[in-house]
Amino acid sequence: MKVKICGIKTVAAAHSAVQAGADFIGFVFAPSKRRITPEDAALIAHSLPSQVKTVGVFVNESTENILQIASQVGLDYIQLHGDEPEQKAAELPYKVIKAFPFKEEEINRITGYSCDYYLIDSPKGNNRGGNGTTFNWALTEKLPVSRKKTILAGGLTPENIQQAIKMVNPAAVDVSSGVETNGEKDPTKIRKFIKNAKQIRKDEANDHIYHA
Ligand SMILES: O=C(O)c1ccccc1N[C@@H]1O[C@H](COP(=O)(O)O)[C@@H](O)[C@H]1O
Repeated sequence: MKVKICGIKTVAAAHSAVQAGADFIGFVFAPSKRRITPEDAALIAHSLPSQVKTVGVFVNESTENILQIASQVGLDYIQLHGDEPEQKAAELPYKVIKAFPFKEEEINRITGYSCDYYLIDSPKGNNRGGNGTTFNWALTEKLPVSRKKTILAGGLTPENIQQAIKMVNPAAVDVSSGVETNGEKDPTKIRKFIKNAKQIRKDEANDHIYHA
């Protein structure tokens, strides 16, 4: 199970995540209390081992700005967390994670997107992401894409992550709010989250779902 720790703003938080076994480090370049400047993100990115992949989170940003920031920071992945159309995801010369708020009635539209990962987030909350809210994981049985390309997000915590993985069986999980205390990344919660996520065996996860 791969783990993405999102909303990283400091070298210390990034290194806590890496030491605990994080596979992806996420930087938010959209309006958010977790927003980071490209300059600070570049400093952190350059201090990471190469096997840890960096992800830039954008919401309805222009392609020009995305490309400028991606190059400045040296991003590995672009996460599109807004209403970006299919063409935008397809034209970026980077690996792309496209986020979708999980709405049962709209879920088939995600098959129109060509991307490296489909990130399924909660539709609940006041912001475009990072709301710390969950949704009904059982409904993901109807997801029309391979679990091998699915990232689960939305209100995940060290306490609920094992149940979430068992029900959804994604390739990776993504967390921001659930590993924070008083608005700052908490090394103890990060360690617990990653340990719990990586502990689940493949055969414990729901295998009555689409793996193709
Ligand atoms: O983390 C943010 O502040 C954020 C802002 C704008 C878009 C996406 C954001 N984060 C992503 O939101 C989900 C869920 O986060 P949470 O664990 O529920 O807090 C996750 O994919 C983050 O990458």
